[in-house]
Amino acid sequence: MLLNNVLCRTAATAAACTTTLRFCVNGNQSLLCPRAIPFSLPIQRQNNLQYLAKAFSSLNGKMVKQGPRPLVICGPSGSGKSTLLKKLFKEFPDTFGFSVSHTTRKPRPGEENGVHYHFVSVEEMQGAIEKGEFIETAVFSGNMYGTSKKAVENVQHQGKVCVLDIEIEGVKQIRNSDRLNPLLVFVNPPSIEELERRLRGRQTETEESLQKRLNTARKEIEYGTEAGNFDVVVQNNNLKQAYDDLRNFIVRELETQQGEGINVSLNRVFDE
Ligand SMILES: Nc1nc2c(ncn2[C@@H]2O[C@H](COP(=O)(O)OP(=O)(O)O)[C@@H](O)[C@H]2O)c(=O)[nH]1
Ligand SMILES: Nc1ncnc2c1ncn2[C@@H]1O[C@H](COP(=O)(O)OP(=O)(O)O)[C@@H](O)[C@H]1O
Repeated sequence: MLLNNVLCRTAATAAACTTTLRFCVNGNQSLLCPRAIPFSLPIQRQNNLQYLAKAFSSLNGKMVKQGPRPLVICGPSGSGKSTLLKKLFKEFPDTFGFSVSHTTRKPRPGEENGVHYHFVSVEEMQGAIEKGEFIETAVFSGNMYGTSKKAVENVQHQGKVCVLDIEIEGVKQIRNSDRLNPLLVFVNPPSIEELERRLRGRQTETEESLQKRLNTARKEIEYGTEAGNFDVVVQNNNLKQAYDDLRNFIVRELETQQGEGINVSLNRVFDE
């Protein structure tokens, strides 16, 4: 509706159109213009009627569904998902956005509400599930987890690759729906023994939760390494090698998407 208004106004003056565009960029960006921020600078600089009309018609055709494919990263607790993602976000600060899940587990020291998770009560989580707010949910090690539609939309509206760090049951739900069409990465630990060493070394788990995680890990590794279940299996024996493998896979995929006309930043910050 608003887009049509904007296009109609291209018949009016460039100044009037620029005003409308600014309103869209600043005031209604999440609804209408997922790529409004990258467009805003050249458009405002040029203040050019023709350019504005072109920018809007291409936005019109491409909105939301043409964003980069989300990235799902899955693997047993302690396999190295957070460690690898931290490196990825650091090297590509403009590319990725994290889908902040809901969970009923308690925060660990250093974890922030709304950043690492939305920490909620069981009642709140059940209420949100009943209202249909989630794309997928699962129970893991006695706690509930879920990806809300809003968490994914928040990232997609910025034109970034939405990264979901989720366990196997959630992955199955997403694979069975046509909703996200994500790239699927499985992070595989060298062995259960090494996984246990790493989890103990992290010092975040009680003995009980550690045992639950190790029990689940066996089934996860079986599913994760079965041919066809994931697009790539990143073997995390050596962190540097695992990161290189992950980065190379993702860069290759995103370059392919760029070749298909998807607008996604691959700006890199090199470690000194
Ligand atoms: N299905 C699903 N799994 C999630 C979600 N958020 C986190 N998880 C998974 O839940 C598991 C436990 O996560 P967490 O308690 O943070 O422990 P950690 O992975 O050992 O750091 C991990 O396998 C996460 O990938 C979610 O929204 N949905
Ligand atoms: N290749 C590796 N070699 C040794 N330790 C690792 C490696 N990858 C990750 N770790 C360590 O293992 C622990 C678990 O990693 P983490 O990223 O928290 O796993 P996840 O997010 O999958 O639960 C952390 O203490 C991390 O520093």
